[in-house]
Amino acid sequence: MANSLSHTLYTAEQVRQLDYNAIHQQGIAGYTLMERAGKATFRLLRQYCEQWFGKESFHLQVLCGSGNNAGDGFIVAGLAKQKGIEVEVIAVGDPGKLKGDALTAYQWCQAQSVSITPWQENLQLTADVFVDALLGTGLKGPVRETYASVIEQLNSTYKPVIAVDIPSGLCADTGTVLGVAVKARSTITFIGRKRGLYTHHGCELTGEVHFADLAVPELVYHTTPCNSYLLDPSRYLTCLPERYKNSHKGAFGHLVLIGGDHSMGGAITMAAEAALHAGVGLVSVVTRPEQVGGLQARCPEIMVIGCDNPGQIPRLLIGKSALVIGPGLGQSRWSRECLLAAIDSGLPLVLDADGLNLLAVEPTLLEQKKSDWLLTPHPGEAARLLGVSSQQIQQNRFASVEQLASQYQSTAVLKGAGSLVCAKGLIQLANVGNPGMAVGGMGDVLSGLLGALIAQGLSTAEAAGLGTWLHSYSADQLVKLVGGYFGLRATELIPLIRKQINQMAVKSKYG
Ligand SMILES: NC(=O)C1=CN([C@@H]2O[C@H](COP(=O)(O)OP(=O)(O)OC[C@H]3O[C@@H](n4cnc5c(N)ncnc54)[C@H](O)[C@@H]3O)[C@@H](O)[C@H]2O)[C@@H](O)CC1
Ligand SMILES: Nc1ncnc2c1ncn2[C@@H]1O[C@H](COP(=O)(O)OP(=O)(O)O)[C@@H](O)[C@H]1O
Ligand SMILES: [K+]
Repeated sequence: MANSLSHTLYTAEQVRQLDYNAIHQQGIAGYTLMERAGKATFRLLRQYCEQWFGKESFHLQVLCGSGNNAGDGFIVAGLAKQKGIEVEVIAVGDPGKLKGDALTAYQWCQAQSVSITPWQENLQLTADVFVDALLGTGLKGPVRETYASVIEQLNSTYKPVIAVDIPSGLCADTGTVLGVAVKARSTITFIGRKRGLYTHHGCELTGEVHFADLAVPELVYHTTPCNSYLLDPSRYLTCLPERYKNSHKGAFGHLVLIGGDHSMGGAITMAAEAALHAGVGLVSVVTRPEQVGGLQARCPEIMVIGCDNPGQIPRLLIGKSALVIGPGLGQSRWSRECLLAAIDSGLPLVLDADGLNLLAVEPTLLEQKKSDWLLTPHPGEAARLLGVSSQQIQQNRFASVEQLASQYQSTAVLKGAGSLVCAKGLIQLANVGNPGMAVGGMGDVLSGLLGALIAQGLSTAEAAGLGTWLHSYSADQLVKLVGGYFGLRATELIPLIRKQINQMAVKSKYG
């Protein structure tokens, strides 16, 4: 499936390649790109300042380093001066070290009579609004002094900051903070969207992200191969099975969910309830007998099979469409035997929670793999699967999800802020979701939803893309309904997911 260029996510190295190609293949001068970057930033700054300060005047300080990111900043400062804005450059990098386009921009800025003050320890950051042009994609390793102190001081002003290209200190490739990083109100990123803006710490530090392609011709983008994209839900509109007037329940799949060991009935209940609301024709749950009453009382539409003997499972799975295994599965002998039966069935499988934990301690289970799997680990589960720490997973979420997918020959969803979906070597990032989702049960709802989509005929890759987006997007809708991030309940997502699926189905039919 084709992905539009504006959805592509790049590493710093890939953007450098794009810059190089724009300059050397297309003959666009580097300084022209810098001018465009400065102009785009200034336009955005004015829009924000109009919102924030109305017609009142404001004081702007532009913090500049010593590379091309600083060059963009000098242009912003010069343009601001031309418009009569009270502006000052704080030169954190030594202007004596500037070269090339950044030096030209500095000289142009000087020619506009912008006041340029070298950074000193006792210098006060007094502006109403700041532009962060300290460090861009050229950042290497942890932020060194004096940049680190300046960034800390800038953050402690709590004033709005517009970050140029990327908040200084954020790793463009991974979204981790390299020691310390600017917390921006908004970020404007150039030429290519950087991966790190959209996941892990990037979600917290960038504020609203804007993209400016600086009029780089499309041809340039075709020269840089890429495997990461922002997830575009419209790609999946046609995947949902149509509800023909003469449809019957058998046409929309039969999903079986296995889990709910002793005193762990909640998770499987939420997963099954989510599945029921996502359009699947029939839902069955195989669980410990003690969970049957509670499940049936909550969802009488679900067929619940009490089962202490996993030996019965193969027979129960005959003719079914897909399986979810893991929510509330536990790690007992019963749990393990359930998992073995699930794997042995050859049905498409969503593996979550304890399903993943069991797989992590017994990797030989992978050898029995007969079907398409969809793994949905959070960073802790991913760490167990890959035999590393959850910090190591978070330090490079893109590499981690890719490794999970290849090691387990599966589709993988690495959950958390900026969830990543990896299938067939392609990584998609769901740029939706919110911290209100950091509560128990959210993952269970996701696994049920994914299982329901697979049972309706979507591939694991399609289900992972559509389901991950639907889940987090619905959580964003819920936040709008309740007015904030506190106290979201996973079960509250379920009717919103249903609403969204229906809206998508209407859109796919009538455009
Ligand atoms: N033609 C181009 O290449 C364009 C580049 N643009 C801008 O240029 C930026 C990239 O420019 P550069 O490659 O010059 O890099 P940067 O401006 O990001 O910074 C490089 C400088 O930062 C310093 N530095 C690196 N790591 C550090 C650390 N850990 N602690 C403290 N200082 C550190 C080094 O002294 C180095 O000179 C982009 O982010 C973008 O803003 C835009 O103007 C668009 C066009
Ligand atoms: N800060 C956050 N921002 C966005 N999404 C989040 C955040 N925290 C959690 N989520 C999402 O919520 C879900 C939590 O899943 P999981 O950790 O498995 O929860 P549980 O096992 O309790 O059901 C995942 O889809 C994850 O991506
Ligand atoms: K910056």
